[in-house]
Parts: sequence; C-alpha cells; structure tokens
Amino acid sequence: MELIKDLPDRLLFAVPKKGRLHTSCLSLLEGADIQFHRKNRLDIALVKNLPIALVFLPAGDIAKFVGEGNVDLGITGQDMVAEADAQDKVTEILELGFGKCRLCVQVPVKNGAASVEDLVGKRIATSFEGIAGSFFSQIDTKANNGKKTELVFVSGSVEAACALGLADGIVDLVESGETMQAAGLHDIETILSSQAVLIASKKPKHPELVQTIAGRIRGVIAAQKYVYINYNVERKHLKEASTITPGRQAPTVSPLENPEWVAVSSMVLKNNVAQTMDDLEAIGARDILLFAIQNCRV
Ligand SMILES: Nc1ncnc2c1ncn2[C@@H]1O[C@H](COP(=O)(O)OP(=O)(O)OP(=O)(O)O)[C@@H](O)[C@H]1O
Ligand SMILES: O=P(O)(O)OC[C@H]1O[C@H](OP(=O)(O)OP(=O)(O)O)[C@H](O)[C@@H]1O
Ligand SMILES: [Mg+2]
Repeated sequence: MELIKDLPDRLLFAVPKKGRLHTSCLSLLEGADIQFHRKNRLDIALVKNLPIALVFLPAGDIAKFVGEGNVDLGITGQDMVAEADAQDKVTEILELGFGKCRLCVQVPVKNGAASVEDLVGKRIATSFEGIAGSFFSQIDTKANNGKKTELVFVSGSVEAACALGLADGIVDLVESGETMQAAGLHDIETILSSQAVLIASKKPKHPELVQTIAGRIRGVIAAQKYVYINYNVERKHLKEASTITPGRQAPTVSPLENPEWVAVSSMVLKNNVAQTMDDLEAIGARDILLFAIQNCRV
C-alpha cells in the first residue's frame, strides 16, 4: 500500500517480468545504476536512487502500456511493438542489441509448402495473430482465388502445431533455428527482424527523466560495443593510423619524448578489434593496449 501511494510522483518504467528479455534487462538496469529491491511476487519496485518505479509486465503487454501512456518508458521486442500495432504510438529511443530474432513463416521440411503462396487457404498456427493476419491477408489478396488462409491461435510451443495436425505452417520466432529444426520445420519467409528496444510514450509525464534514463542506457550499450585502444606509432605513419582507428570524433594524439613517435588513443568497435590490431601492427605500431570501457557517454 505504501508503495502504491508513492507511484504518482514517479516515472513508470515497464520491464519484461520473465522470459527471454528479462535477464539482459536486469543487467542493463544495473549498468545504468538504477537501484531497486523487488519484493517476492511483487510486480512493482521503487528505485532507490531516482524517482522511478519499475513495473514488471509480460513483454507482450509493454508496447500497449507505453503506447497508451500508462507508463513513460518500456523495454520490449520490436516484434511485440509491431504485434500491438503500436509503431506509431510509441517512440523507439534505442535498439538494445539483445533479443535478436526473426519472425518467420515455417513449414514441414517433408512435403511442406514451397512458398507462402502455396499456403493460401490453409491453416497457420501462431501467437502473432496481428502480424501473421495482415501478412496472409496480403498474400490472399494477391492470389485472388477466393481462398482465405486460416489463423489458429496458440500461445506457446508453436512449432508442435504441424506435427500435431493442427496447422500446415506456422509463424513464429527463430533465433538459432534449433527449435525449428528439432520440430522438422524450415523457414520459407522472414516477415520481420527484431531485437529488444527502449520505447517511450509520445507524451511522457516525466520527459526530463526519460532523457536521463535514455542517456544512461545509451552509455551502457555504447560501452558494450566499444573498447579503448592505446598504442605508439611513428609520426610518419600517423595518417594511416588515424584511418585504422578514426575514433568517434578523431583519435587523441599525444607527443612522446622521442619526437619521431606519438601515442594514439581511440575508441574502436569491439567486434572488429582483432583486425584493427593486425592492421596497426602492419604499419609498425607498438605497445598496443586494449581496455574495456565500463561505461561512457558518447
Ligand atoms: N529465441 C529467442 N531469441 C532471441 N529473442 C527472443 C527469442 N524468443 C523470443 N525472443 C524475444 O523476446 C520477446 C519475449 O519472448 P518470451 O519468449 O520471453 O515471451 P513469451 O513467449 O511471450 O512468453 P513465455 O515464452 O515466457 O511464455 C519476444 O517478443 C522476442 O522479441
Ligand atoms: O531458434 P531458437 O534459438 O530455437 O529460438 C526460437 C524459439 O524461442 C522462442 O520460444 P521460447 O523458448 O520462448 O518458448 P515458448 O514457445 O514457450 O515461447 C520462440 O518462440 C521459438 O520457439
Ligand atoms: Mg517465448
């Protein structure tokens, strides 16, 4: 009760209460120094060091709450935003780099349809009724043979539907493809690609705090993407070095006691860093050091 009384003054931030996005969201909140204690079974937690309350909701409902302005901020999948038909009702602030997957039309490998056009008039099992519905209504219209594809709603374990005789194809998420393959299915079309996103209400009640949190989370994401590199190189190779490590604005160049040499430091993308170090070595750079970035604002 004490808790509910406190809510009106706080920014409400919706976070998936379980499932695929939950753990990554918690580490993002930790990285952004959003401190809270969640009581057992309680879906609301007051943040200790900011006027925020976290609301733990099913990922599938978060776009709706943000879109209607019930909460100012939320984290969910882009697929969920599309399924809630909320793309125009929310502002997508930031892609978060986790929860990456594709929403695909899948059919049995053995004797399944060869294309989505072959599924016209047949049955499709899915938990994405909105997206699959508009996708197949377009396919039906194009086919123009009077047949309508039938959607069968299932809330989970969608891949089982074909083997159980419930459907001729499914629309569901694929990440590694393991679940799809294990069920004897393969994908014949990708409807959309998705990842987790930070979304905000179009009319937030606490616009300044939205910016503060967005800035913090942006910093955590950037820190995960970049590393900091430091090396010495002969001044005559500085131009090539600057091309290899251009940094976000420009590399920092510091003089050394030996005037023919300079020290260079720069932020570089983590996913390409081995190649970057190879390229630096190839132009004679020495003492190449790599540092993790704990947090940043860029
Ligand atoms: N295998 C996956 N790999 C990556 N991201 C995924 C995967 N499955 C789902 N997601 C992402 O996570 C979001 C939430 O999915 P999740 O499976 O946690 O919820 P759910 O299926 O509604 O509930 P639950 O599976 O807990 O009953 C999806 O909308 C999608 O954006
Ligand atoms: O390509 P993969 O890496 O195998 O991942 C895809 C699976 O992950 C999700 O299911 P989840 O585990 O959430 O189970 P659910 O069917 O109960 O939602 C999704 O619905 C797929 O079934
Ligand atoms: Mg799931």
